[in-house]
Amino acid sequence: MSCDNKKVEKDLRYLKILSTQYPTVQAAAAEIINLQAVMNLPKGTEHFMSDLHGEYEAFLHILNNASGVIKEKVEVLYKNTLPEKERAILATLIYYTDAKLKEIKETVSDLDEWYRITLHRLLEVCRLVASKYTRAKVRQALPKDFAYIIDELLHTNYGELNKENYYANILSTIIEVEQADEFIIAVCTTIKRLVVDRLHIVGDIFDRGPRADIIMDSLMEHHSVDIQWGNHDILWMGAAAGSRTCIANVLNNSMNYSNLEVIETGYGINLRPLALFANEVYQNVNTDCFRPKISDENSYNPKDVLLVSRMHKAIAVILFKLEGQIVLRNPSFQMEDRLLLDKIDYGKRQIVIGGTAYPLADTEFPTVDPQNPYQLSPEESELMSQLRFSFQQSEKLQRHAKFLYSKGGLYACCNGNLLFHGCIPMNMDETFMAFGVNGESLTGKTFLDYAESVARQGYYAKPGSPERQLGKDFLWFLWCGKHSPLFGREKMATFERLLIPDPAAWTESKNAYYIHSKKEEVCLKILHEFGLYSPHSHIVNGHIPVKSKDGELPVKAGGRLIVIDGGFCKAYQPTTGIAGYTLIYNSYGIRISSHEPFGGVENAIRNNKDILSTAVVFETMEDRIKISDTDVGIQIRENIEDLKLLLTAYRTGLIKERHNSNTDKM
Ligand SMILES: O=P(O)(O)OC[C@H]1O[C@](O)(COP(=O)(O)O)[C@@H](O)[C@@H]1O
Ligand SMILES: [Mn+2]
Repeated sequence: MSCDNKKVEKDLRYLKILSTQYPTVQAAAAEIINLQAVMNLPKGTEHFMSDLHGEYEAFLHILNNASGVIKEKVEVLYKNTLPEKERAILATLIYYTDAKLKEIKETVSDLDEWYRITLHRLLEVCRLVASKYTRAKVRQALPKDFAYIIDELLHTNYGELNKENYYANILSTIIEVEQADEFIIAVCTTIKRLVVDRLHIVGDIFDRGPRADIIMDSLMEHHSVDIQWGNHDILWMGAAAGSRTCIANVLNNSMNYSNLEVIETGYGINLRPLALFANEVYQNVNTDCFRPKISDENSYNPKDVLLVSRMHKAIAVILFKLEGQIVLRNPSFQMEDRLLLDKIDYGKRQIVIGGTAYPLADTEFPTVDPQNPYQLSPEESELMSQLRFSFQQSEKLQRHAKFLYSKGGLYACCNGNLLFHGCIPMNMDETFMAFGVNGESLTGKTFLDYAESVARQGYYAKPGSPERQLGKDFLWFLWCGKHSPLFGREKMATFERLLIPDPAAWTESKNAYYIHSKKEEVCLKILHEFGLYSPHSHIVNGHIPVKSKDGELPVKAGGRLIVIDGGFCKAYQPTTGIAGYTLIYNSYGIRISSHEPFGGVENAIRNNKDILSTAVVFETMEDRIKISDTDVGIQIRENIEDLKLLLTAYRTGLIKERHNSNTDKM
């Protein structure tokens, strides 16, 4: 059989399946018309955020206000007809509907009138944000209880006068039957749902800030999200997979910020075994180097600080041992320079790293056997077994890890842009850095694809198998490994920061990517590596805070590189000077917003405070971008081609139409 015939046969099988969905010429033709119409609609809005670092309140706020897009819609409609304050109240009502409703109801004198006016306004905003979607898509987005009525109010087109009466009637009935609050909530939810078509999280949801688990819960409810794993996310995925080294690292990070809440309340992981162990083994041991970083000394009881310091030291020592074990069993990671515990000179209280001797602030490690420094003591081993059990038993953590795997990856190509958290590892000569894998040398996209498959293996390979062990070790490598694409630095100086007072030892040299990616031609080379050639293609990164305080800009390389880690993380705000960048890519172009530090939900609600400081329009398209110009457009075009083939099959009789009365099975 010729190649062509085979193809026709293959197509025919597929077309027969397609014919079950479109059983008649009319059905197939109608779908072609629909799809063709969709192609001409404006591109949906994409919203990019990164480096959230557990700051759930600021995250939820920016998610609610869609980085200013909701306010923008309110402005479009009411800039000339409503005072500033009323516009801000309306916007806040959309962001925090429940709380704002409660507040307004306590103050307004004629509630029915307020309901009438507000419902009318909210429906106008909703109509505006719905206008770039098909009616079918809007219907899908509507909350179940009020779907029919909102659909009716958004789309009915009677003569002006009739419409006014019709409207007024529906609205007054809603108020009369005491459903106004529920209806307002439903419309506001719809606005927030429609205003952003796709959310991209460019990594680092976890660590430092208070409650990454709350962010994860909200992402799991989002209608359309993808995640590019950050080094902190992969660390938690490794912990969920049962890697003791990743677990020790997660706990070390949490103790460092005295952030026990996310572990205990968030994920229900019992820290009592660690506390008991620390209190026993480190009771008469100096733990000054392990004092947690706490922003408000007064809110902590000194006893708690002492306990957390002990727990921090206990887990950090375990971490250094376990990291040593990974380095020793994985020569391919080329991280022997991170074997530090065997380099401690206890007599001189110093350590030699890279040929330099550094005094140590602490050499009191009761569980370290200098002859066998990487071995856990039996008690440490028992403790790690208990902790691993808790991490693996945490239903919520496992749910979140699975979600990160299903919605995430090391990188994403979306509508011409390349999104990844850290870097594409490069050499000083601008070539892609090679990683040795089973005798082969992998670079660029090929390495990232390989790395992603091993990261999946760490969670999904059979427990106890060598594949699973390698996968778990590799998750740790991605977190902090030499030039890992997520980490992009030569080393992670956790040991040095904790134990060596000389800051010269803390330097974590960045991969050459961070020098070269400032050049447009290098960004183009990277984009081409991922098959992206559009003049409007960009790289979107997180990971390295943009020090806007020092005049650094988030847009680099002639506009080809956008770095949106502006510092949601409170601990880093003094360095960045702002509280984060976010990106909006809609049918008009790309816009970067910089945000002020978030002053809390209460302030946002009571004072109608947005934290949007500036919106920098960075790239405006000559023509409005349509769906036909996007990835979805490519898919739709393929669907249209398939449907046209189906039409031909019907017309030539290769496939028979099936009308209702025709019950023939395929
Ligand atoms: O400031 P902290 O929380 O002590 O963390 C410092 C560590 O975090 C890192 O910057 C990694 O975290 P990021 O991915 O957020 O940059 C390490 O390079 C560094 O050693
Ligand atoms: Mn990072």
